[in-house]
Amino acid sequence: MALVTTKEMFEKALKSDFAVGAFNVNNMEIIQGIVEAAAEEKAPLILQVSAGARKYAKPAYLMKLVEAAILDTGLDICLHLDHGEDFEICKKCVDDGFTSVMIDGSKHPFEENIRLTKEVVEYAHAHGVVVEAELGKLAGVEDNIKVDQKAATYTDPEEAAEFVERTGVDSLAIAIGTSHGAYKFSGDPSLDFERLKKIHEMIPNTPLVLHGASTVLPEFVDKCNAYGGSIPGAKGVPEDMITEAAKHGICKVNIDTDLRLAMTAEVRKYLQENPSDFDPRKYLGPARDAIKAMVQHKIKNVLKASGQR
Ligand SMILES: O=C(CO)COP(=O)(O)O
Ligand SMILES: O=C[C@H](O)COP(=O)(O)O
Ligand SMILES: [Zn+2]
Ligand SMILES: [Zn+2]
Repeated sequence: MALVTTKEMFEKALKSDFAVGAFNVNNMEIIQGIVEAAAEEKAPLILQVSAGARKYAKPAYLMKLVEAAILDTGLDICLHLDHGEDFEICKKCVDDGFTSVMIDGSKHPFEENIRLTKEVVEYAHAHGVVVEAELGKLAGVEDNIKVDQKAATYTDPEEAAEFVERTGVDSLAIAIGTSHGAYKFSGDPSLDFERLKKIHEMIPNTPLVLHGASTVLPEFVDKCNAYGGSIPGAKGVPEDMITEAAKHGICKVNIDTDLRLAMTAEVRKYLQENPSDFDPRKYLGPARDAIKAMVQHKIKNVLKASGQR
């Protein structure tokens, strides 16, 4: 039981049809819910921390909470920085003991993305830490993307090959139609599987990463709305598309929104049904259980990662 890199889990995932879940963490209950699910499912696990999470919970707390999770469950866990925007934050996380960092240079021109990624790879590798980079831009719901626009925002397979070759990055996040948050599609959901297959063909030994992979299950949106929420028209990536993507080189699947919805729905329900309670454990306990159930469902039914530890 230790903090581990993604090396072994990705090698295994690349060879078979499952993907490793990478779940965003912000506090103790979220961490506990996730690790308990992964432990019961005997699944490989990545806990990821965004810059926002780092600011909210503070680096020292997050580090100690993850260490406690390892101690309590006996799991091997990869601790990953999600969407690091510059060299400095990546360096800080490497120095703090993270085992994986993402440098997200996707907003920069190709050459600048390469330069930035190389700089992080050099530092991280010298410290035994693996690096994820991003090429292509995740589109939002309002982009009713036409084919030529797709070419501009989605990951170009040839560029992906050149990018990996020149940066020496360990894994690559790609854009094939997913986006962050609860509003991913205005019409019917669709992902560019042809593009994914082409990318996987060009760089078969590079584990690919799917950001914005929450499904936004109607059950949880409805539950939020039924208990005072207002999240109309939310829509995510159908679960069978995630399972399919895992068969074509996607080794890491990022999930945050689905955890937020599960937790919020449970807290809303509890507080509305129990208006006189004011002990935070009363609603954070069920919220933690809701996170656990959601993660267990993802690992088992969507990522097919049960027993792959
Ligand atoms: O990609 C993510 C984190 O990097 C999370 O995506 P979702 O918003 O779909 O959960
Ligand atoms: O990709 C982003 C993750 O969902 C984290 O979101 P955040 O920046 O609000 O913590
Ligand atoms: Zn990005
Ligand atoms: Zn992301």
